[in-house]
Amino acid sequence: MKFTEQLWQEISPIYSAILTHGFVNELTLGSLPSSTFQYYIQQDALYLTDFSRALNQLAARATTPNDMLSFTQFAQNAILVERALHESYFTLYDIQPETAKMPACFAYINYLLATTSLQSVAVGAAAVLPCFWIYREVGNYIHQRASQQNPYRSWIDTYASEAFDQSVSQMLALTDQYAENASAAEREKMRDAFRVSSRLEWYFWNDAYTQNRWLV
Ligand SMILES: Cc1ncc(CO)c(N)n1
Ligand SMILES: Cc1ncsc1CCO
Repeated sequence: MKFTEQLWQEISPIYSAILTHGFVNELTLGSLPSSTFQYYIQQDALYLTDFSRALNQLAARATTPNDMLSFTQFAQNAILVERALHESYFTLYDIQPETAKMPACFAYINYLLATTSLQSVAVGAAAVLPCFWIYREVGNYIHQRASQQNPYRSWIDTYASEAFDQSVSQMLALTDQYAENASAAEREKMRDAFRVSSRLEWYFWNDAYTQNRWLV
């Protein structure tokens, strides 16, 4: 079994919890309140900017030109996706840009930046992998069920697209390659990082769904 297949098996309960979450369910039906989607998209604009930084960090630290190129391309795409998707929704719903990261976004971004800066590139790669992989799977899951009139159609189409799928496959191959060259202890850290980020993906949606704010 591929290393990444093992990773996916290990987050199976987390992935199930994501698929059955109210946010994903209502996004699929198109009934998600626009205020909920607004919170999500404001936080996601902040997320994607720093996610791009985390990918650039991996690009700077990667050892082969091929890997550097992959990571810089992902980093660039994250900014481009942020612009395309968010500018259209920001205009559509007259959303003001937010500057404050709410708890899940704050936790997730800081975790990604710390991990891609201070851990090995292999562990950093495992930490960013859920952002690719979970979004592709959730995107496809929703795409199969959502109607053409769904107001969140362009969000859905982005993550169910051929281009996104290619990036995800490339990132999966990279991760398997890092795992092959890693020690058993290093692979253990990779598994932990993948699980932590997967859990934070659930929290990111849950914060939007509950409009979570700092209590103090
Ligand atoms: C929180 C989050 N994770 C992953 C992605 C995929 O890019 C995203 N846009 N937002
Ligand atoms: C994972 C990811 N999310 C938005 S863009 C991007 C990189 C795709 O190349």
